[in-house]
Amino acid sequence: MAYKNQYAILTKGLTKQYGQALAVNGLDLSIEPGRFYGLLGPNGAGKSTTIHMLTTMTSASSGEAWISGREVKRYPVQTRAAVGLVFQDSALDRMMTVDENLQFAAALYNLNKQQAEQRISELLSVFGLEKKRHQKLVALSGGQRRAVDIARGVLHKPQVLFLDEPTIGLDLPNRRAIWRFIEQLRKDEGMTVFLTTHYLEEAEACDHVDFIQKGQLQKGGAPKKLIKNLAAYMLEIDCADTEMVSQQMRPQFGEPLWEDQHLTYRIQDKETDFYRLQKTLGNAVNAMQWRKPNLNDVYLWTVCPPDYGVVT
Ligand SMILES: Nc1ncnc2c1ncn2[C@@H]1O[C@H](COP(=O)(O)OP(=O)(O)OP(=O)(O)O)[C@@H](O)[C@H]1O
Repeated sequence: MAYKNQYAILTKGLTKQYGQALAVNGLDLSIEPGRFYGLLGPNGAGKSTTIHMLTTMTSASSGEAWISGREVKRYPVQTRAAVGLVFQDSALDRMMTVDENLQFAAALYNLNKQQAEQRISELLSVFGLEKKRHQKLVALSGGQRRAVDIARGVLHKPQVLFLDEPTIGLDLPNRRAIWRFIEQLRKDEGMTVFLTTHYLEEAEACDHVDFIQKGQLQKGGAPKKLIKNLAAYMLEIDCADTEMVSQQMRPQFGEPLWEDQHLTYRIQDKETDFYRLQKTLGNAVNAMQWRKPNLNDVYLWTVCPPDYGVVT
């Protein structure tokens, strides 16, 4: 059907059940080509399972999925050709050189010698790894190895690139470098990118993020908009008697997120006089600070809002 071609990723009621456990429950997604999409959620929420179903690594228990207009279940070979995958665990052989690893992957993707040569050179140049081409993976830094992993994932110029925690374990400069490469690939090749990450500041660059918890999707939106809608300020209070302070705060500021002796409030009123509030609370508080909200706050208030239960 024509409208399915409009989307790089489309799912309807996509569900995965492992025994009694619902890993992914009735997922409806519609992601347009060229978008940078983030799926965020705690450990065990169903993020990897979603990627596995969309890339033919596991079959769905029910529901349907289309990649670039083709039904995943009916066209597994074409689906695999249309997607690139970069997982937390490297798909590379550390005892082989960069070139050997990429040539091996190119053969799996059925690239001929000339295509492989051209694509490998092109990608190593984007990643600044030309000089490492004939070095073994073990001799590369963690960031360089991850860059080779990404090069491997996009060798065949996929339409959709799935990145499952692509920067996990990397330090900040390496994480930034990886994101520069991914941005470059998006710009040059117009790929749709589907990201899962625990580093939420990285997801602020997404066009759209959704949240998933216990297999259930909670619709999100554009990160900037979500942040703006969350609050004008976040107010954090450290205090010994949280019951007493929260009781005092409740009429004006509602319920906080509660973590041991740390309370976090959403403040909607831009004109709030925090210095006056500090005076009113007096000795009841040990420390108090207010700041602009970020995506991490949106995530916490979506996944663990105060009426949901205690933040763990
Ligand atoms: N092969 C499997 N057999 C049984 N249960 C599984 C299997 N794979 C995943 N699960 C369960 O499905 C649920 C979702 O797991 P999944 O790996 O998709 O979560 P995740 O959001 O990717 O977590 P993380 O952030 O830790 O990678 C979890 O409860 C997990 O234990």
